[in-house]
Amino acid sequence: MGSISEPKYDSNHHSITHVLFDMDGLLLDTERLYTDVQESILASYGKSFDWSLKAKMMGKKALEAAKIFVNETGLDDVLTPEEFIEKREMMLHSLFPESEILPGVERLIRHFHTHQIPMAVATSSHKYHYELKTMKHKEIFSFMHHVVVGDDTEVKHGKPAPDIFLVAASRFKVAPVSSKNILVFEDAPNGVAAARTAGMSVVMVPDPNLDRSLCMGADQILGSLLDFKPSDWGLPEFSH
Ligand SMILES: O=P(O)(O)OC[C@@H](O)CO
Ligand SMILES: [Mg+2]
Repeated sequence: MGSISEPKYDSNHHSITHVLFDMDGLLLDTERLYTDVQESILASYGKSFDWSLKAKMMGKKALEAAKIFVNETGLDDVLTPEEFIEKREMMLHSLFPESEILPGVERLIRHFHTHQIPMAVATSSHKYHYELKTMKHKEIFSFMHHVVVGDDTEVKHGKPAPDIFLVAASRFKVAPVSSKNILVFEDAPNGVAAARTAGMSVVMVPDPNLDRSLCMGADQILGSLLDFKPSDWGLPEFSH
């Protein structure tokens, strides 16, 4: 799929010096795992899962997403958010270590690393899940200056609050001059809102099932990270 939207970057735009990556659904193909498992939990109650519910849950911390799940599906009288998380956990635990990296991720991370552009991860995933999901991808994640996880004590409010991106920005050894110098990569509407509230620019790579009206907050929308053109953002172009 080609580039879907033109970036809002122009010569007056602040130069990008630092990059923050979301993880689930952006670097790793893990949102698919959440979707499959949640679909199967709902099926066991004779209900079906849809993408408007998925869009509300994506990018949120586990308990917040679980509350949305039981309320919106009307299961709140038979399933508590904590019970839902426990059921989901039993199914996800064996799937996470097999998480795959998404197209374009490796090329992009190696490119930024080569050009010494500091990168970090800001994921709503808890530390324990981060470790499981990245087991097969240690080298790629080692290029990150740091990783901020959803259960980090400094992250008071989950996405769409800006906390996680502001905390991630504050932990670079050489700090960005301003949030405006940071480019965020996200797949979820909640994550895009968080980054925009933090004053950062956002490239969104949404799942094709996501309603396009929920993607309007992003500065640029791509079909995949393979479509990312660093020069759109004043960054060095790929060498091949
Ligand atoms: O912030 P990310 O990495 O997308 O994590 C969200 C995930 O825990 C569920 O949607
Ligand atoms: Mg995500």
